[in-house]
Order: sequence, then C-alpha cells, then structure tokens
Amino acid sequence: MEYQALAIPDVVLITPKVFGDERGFFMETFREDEFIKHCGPYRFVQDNHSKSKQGILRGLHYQHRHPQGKLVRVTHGEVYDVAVDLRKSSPNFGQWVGLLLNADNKQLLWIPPGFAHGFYVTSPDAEFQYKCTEYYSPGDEYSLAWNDADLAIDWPLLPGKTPLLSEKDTQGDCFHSAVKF
Ligand SMILES: Cc1cn([C@H]2C[C@H](O)[C@@H](COP(=O)(O)OP(=O)(O)O[C@H]3O[C@@H](C)C(=O)[C@@H](O)[C@H]3O)O2)c(=O)[nH]c1=O
Repeated sequence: MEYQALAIPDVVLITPKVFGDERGFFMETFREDEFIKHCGPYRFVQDNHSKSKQGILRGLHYQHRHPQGKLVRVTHGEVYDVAVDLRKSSPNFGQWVGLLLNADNKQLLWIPPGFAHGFYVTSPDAEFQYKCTEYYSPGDEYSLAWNDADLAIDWPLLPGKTPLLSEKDTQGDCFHSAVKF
C-alpha cells in the first residue's frame, strides 16, 4: 500500500496494491502496522457501510465530544469525497480537500478526528464503506453546510442538479457558527 499526504497533510490517500489474476483480484485494505506508521496511533472500533443513489450528498458530518477518525473507501460506483479541517490550532483550519474515490481506483482516504466529512455520489449509485475510531454517538452529531460560502467547496455537481440531502443536512451549520475543535 502507498500512503500519500494530501494538501492538508494529516489527510492521507492510500493506494492499495492490487493483485489481479484470472480469478479476479486480491488486495489488502487495512494493515494496522503500516497505518500507524503513516497515519498515527489510532484504533478502529466501528465499521459502516452505506449505499446511495446518484446525486445524493451526505455531509458534512462530525462528532464533537467523541470525534471520529474515518478510513473511507468506495466498493461500488464513485463519489467525490471531502474533508474539512475544523481544528482551530491547525495551519489548515477552514481548508478542505476533495477527490474522487471509486471502485476502480480502490483508493482509501484517512480523515483524522477534528474534520467534517461528506461525499457526493457521481455514479448511478455507490456503496461506501468506512472504519471509525469512535463509536457513533447520536447526541453528538453535527452537520456543516455542504454549500457554505466561506468554505467554497468545488463539488463536481451533475449539470443542472442540486444535490439530494437528508432533512438533517438541509439544516447544516455555516462554517462561521459551526462548533470547532
Ligand atoms: C452514522 C450512523 C448512523 N446510524 C443510523 C442513524 C440513522 O437512523 C441512520 C442514517 O444515519 P445518517 O443519516 O446520519 O447517515 P449518513 O448521512 O450516512 O451519516 C454518515 O455520513 C458520512 C458522510 C459520515 O462521515 C459518517 O460519519 C456519518 O455521519 O443510521 C447508526 O445507527 N450508526 C451510525 O454510525
């Protein structure tokens, strides 16, 4: 596996080594030893899997008292995945990184605690799987507005379409007033 720090260096893009043969392929998707070396001494306690239709945008989500690091990947289809740095002491505070993750490139993205995270589905549908460093904590969930003007995230929206959101995400907080770390 190859580990590449992105423009916000604590966000790491992981490219697995894929062994193809006549049966299909094999790849390792997580190794604790390498992960700790490149991303930090985190431990995962929960795995999640969601499926979404084209044009769905989930996010931008975070927990505050129980911040979650997330190791995310796409196992079917494609999404544009975004992480926003909400750590006040970070040189990258208020900045975002985004990139396409899909079932063909098989890449994984490590998003540390202290970030808001979300994704937009660009393919007809997409399955999204991720590991989390903290358990889901319903009372501690926050949604940051996907279209906040200060963040100015350059989502690759389908022409003429506004993203489809959950009720909760239509009420997302603006960056200015959002709870930070
Ligand atoms: C996230 C989550 C949800 N749920 C339940 C609550 C709710 O009834 C249903 C759907 O929840 P949500 O609408 O919050 O699901 P979703 O919008 O997919 O939330 C996820 O979005 C992405 C972008 C993230 O980064 C994740 O951390 C998570 O916040 O699933 C759990 O039981 N455990 C969980 O860990």
